[in-house]
Amino acid sequence: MAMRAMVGAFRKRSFANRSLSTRTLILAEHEGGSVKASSLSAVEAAKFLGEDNSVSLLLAGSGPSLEEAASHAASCHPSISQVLLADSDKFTYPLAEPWAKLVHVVQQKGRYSHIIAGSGSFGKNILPRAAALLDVSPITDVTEISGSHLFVRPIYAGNALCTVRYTGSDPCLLTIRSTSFPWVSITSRSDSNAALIEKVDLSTFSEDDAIGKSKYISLSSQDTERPDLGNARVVITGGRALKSAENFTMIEKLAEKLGAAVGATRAAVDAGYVPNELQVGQTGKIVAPELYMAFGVSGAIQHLAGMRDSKVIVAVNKDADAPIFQVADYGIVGDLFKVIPELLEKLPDKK
Ligand SMILES: Cc1cc2nc3c(=O)[nH]c(=O)nc-3n(C[C@H](O)[C@H](O)[C@H](O)COP(=O)(O)OP(=O)(O)OC[C@H]3O[C@@H](n4cnc5c(N)ncnc54)[C@H](O)[C@@H]3O)c2cc1C
Repeated sequence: MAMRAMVGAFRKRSFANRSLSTRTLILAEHEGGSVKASSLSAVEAAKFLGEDNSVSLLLAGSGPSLEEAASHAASCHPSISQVLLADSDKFTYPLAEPWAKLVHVVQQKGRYSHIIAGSGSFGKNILPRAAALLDVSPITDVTEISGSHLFVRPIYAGNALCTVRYTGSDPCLLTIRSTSFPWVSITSRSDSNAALIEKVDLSTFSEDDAIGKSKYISLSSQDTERPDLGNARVVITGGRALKSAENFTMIEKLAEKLGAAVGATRAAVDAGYVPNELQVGQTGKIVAPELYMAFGVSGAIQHLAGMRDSKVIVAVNKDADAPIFQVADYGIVGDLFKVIPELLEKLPDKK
């Protein structure tokens, strides 16, 4: 009995140490000539895979904005050793099917031990397809990396944390929650110290590989100067209690004064007060700002799943028993239609 236990323990230890040297590929998203912060969070996450870890960043697209994003990638983060550039009009739009095939092509040559993407819609769209092509099982929504093959991820809408040991073959595919691996912009690397930029050989990538079931129609995005909801330091959220899109502008005015991003509950989105991209929660965006203010939000578990990691939570609700008060650091039991105008009056305008 004792002997068996010892063998088990020995096996466990040797398994945990099985990959001291790792090679990581980051699937990166870019916009306006810069790599997105969520992709740089994936680079941050890669640091936890092991001390001897080389990081390559894969960028795809076409035209001058790709070139600009490549130079940004090469100089913005000290951990990136190589930037791989897939330059083709097949990647002008980040469609999942050609991207997944690209990952397959790059993996054939690079033999990476890990492939990581942020767990936004870009990563969630591509990674499962790439995993199917590579015949491995992806691990999604990772919030902690305890070793090269040991990860923590939330389950039951964030009410429990599950530790997962990856026992499959390489590569190990992960999506990471960028709020758990924040990237803080640092001084750029000098030109002489920049990462190498290498073009991906797409000769084996056929026309058929670029064709999938999805096709690009158009892009509509909010033309706003407000910070991005996923990375904002302050988020002001409104719930169903706002009652109309017109009333919801109170939340927007408050956000403007505080230089904050606007969030909403699913009930507010479903009622048509604000667009879907502002939804915070299990089926919306995951946020972890320094300050989260919730107005007329009941605090359903699906909503808490998207904001409970916020540093300071302030809730305003007229029901003293609303579940949001269980996670709030500061609470006001009151009518938001009185509290918000008062806040708007007392807060100075943003300069
Ligand atoms: C599979 C699934 C996924 C989901 N995903 C999400 C998700 O990602 N995000 C999400 O938010 N929800 C999600 N939901 C929905 C979730 O369960 C709740 O229905 C939703 O969060 C409730 O939104 P709410 O708090 O705005 O509305 P309500 O639950 O109706 O709460 C309104 C609150 O406003 C208070 N109130 C009313 N009037 C005032 C006033 N004048 N002043 C102050 N307070 C007032 C009330 O006391 C109440 O607490 C999901 C549900 C399911 C089943």
